[in-house]
Amino acid sequence: MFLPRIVKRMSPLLGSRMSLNACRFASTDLVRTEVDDKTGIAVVTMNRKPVNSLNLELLRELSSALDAVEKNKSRGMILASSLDTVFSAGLDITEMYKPDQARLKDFWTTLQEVWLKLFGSGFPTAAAINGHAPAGGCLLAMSCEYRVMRPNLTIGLNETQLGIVAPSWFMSTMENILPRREVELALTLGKMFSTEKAHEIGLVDEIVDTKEEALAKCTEFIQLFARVPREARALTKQSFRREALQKLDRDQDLQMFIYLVNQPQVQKGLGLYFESLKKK
Ligand SMILES: CCCCC/C=C\C/C=C\CC/C=C/CC(=O)SCCNC(=O)CCNC(=O)[C@H](O)C(C)(C)COP(=O)(O)OP(=O)(O)OC[C@H]1O[C@@H](n2cnc3c(N)ncnc32)[C@H](O)[C@@H]1OP(=O)(O)O
Repeated sequence: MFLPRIVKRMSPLLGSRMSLNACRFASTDLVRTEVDDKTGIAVVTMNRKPVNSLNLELLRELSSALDAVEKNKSRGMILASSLDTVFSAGLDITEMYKPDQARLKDFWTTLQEVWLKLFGSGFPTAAAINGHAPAGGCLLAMSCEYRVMRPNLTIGLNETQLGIVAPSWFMSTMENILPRREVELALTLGKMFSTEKAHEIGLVDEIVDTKEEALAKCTEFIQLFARVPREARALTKQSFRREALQKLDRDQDLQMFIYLVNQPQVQKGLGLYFESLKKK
């Protein structure tokens, strides 16, 4: 459950530029939200060790954080990770392997909700990709309008490599950034791009050395819109994204997901993959 702890104070504990400004904090264990009072930009930081795999609880808290950013009328939102080398490992395999059926339904519905809120948000969004971003992690980053990434990491939709299929709205999200042919190739290969390759093809907008620089670049991007009327910007962004958003038939997508995940060969594949991750 989202229980925001909101305090207003000067924070000598925070590093970099954030420390200069009064910040409001709305935090839970899994997601920390800090609004810089000077810029009005919210930094939403995922904090689920060891790899920010997206389980039901993390997704619920992300969903609540997005609601809070919307409600607070923040100038924009930066999505980041508290971990040193992982942005998000994507969906938590344990939610899909030998699942409790009621929870599985809740899990997928909440993922849809997070995507609808993030991809469809009116406020400007940017991802500070300070670690690897496979599959669902890549989806979150791609749902933002701008991506800044540290070097020597990986990002991509690797689902086919695991013997599963990325839902069509994952594909549409990548198609919002890259040419259709490039997307088809990336998805059929289950391609994980290096930071450098992702930058070359336009999946990532900038490469920087540190998380602090990534946050600063994301801030600069969001500040580009400072003088653009908020509503006009929001409606323009949402018009561009409407087709992808409307294409998601939530009920049908949920039924398909439940059916596919419960197939014995998919369960077997997920089990083997999970074991291979553990043995690594
Ligand atoms: C015809 C057939 C049709 C079939 C269609 C089927 C279904 C279609 C329906 C739905 C599609 C579902 C879409 C899914 C999208 C996804 O997001 S799936 C998840 C994909 N994610 C990955 O492949 C990433 C896997 N992880 C990694 O590559 C690495 O962990 C990392 C992120 C690069 C980090 O590496 P690092 O070395 O730092 O950490 P470790 O690998 O040592 O991991 C530490 C710890 O964390 C556990 N773990 C890692 N990833 C996950 C995860 N995604 N879920 C759960 N747990 C994870 C790992 O097992 C380690 O655990 P420990 O050994 O217990 O410490």
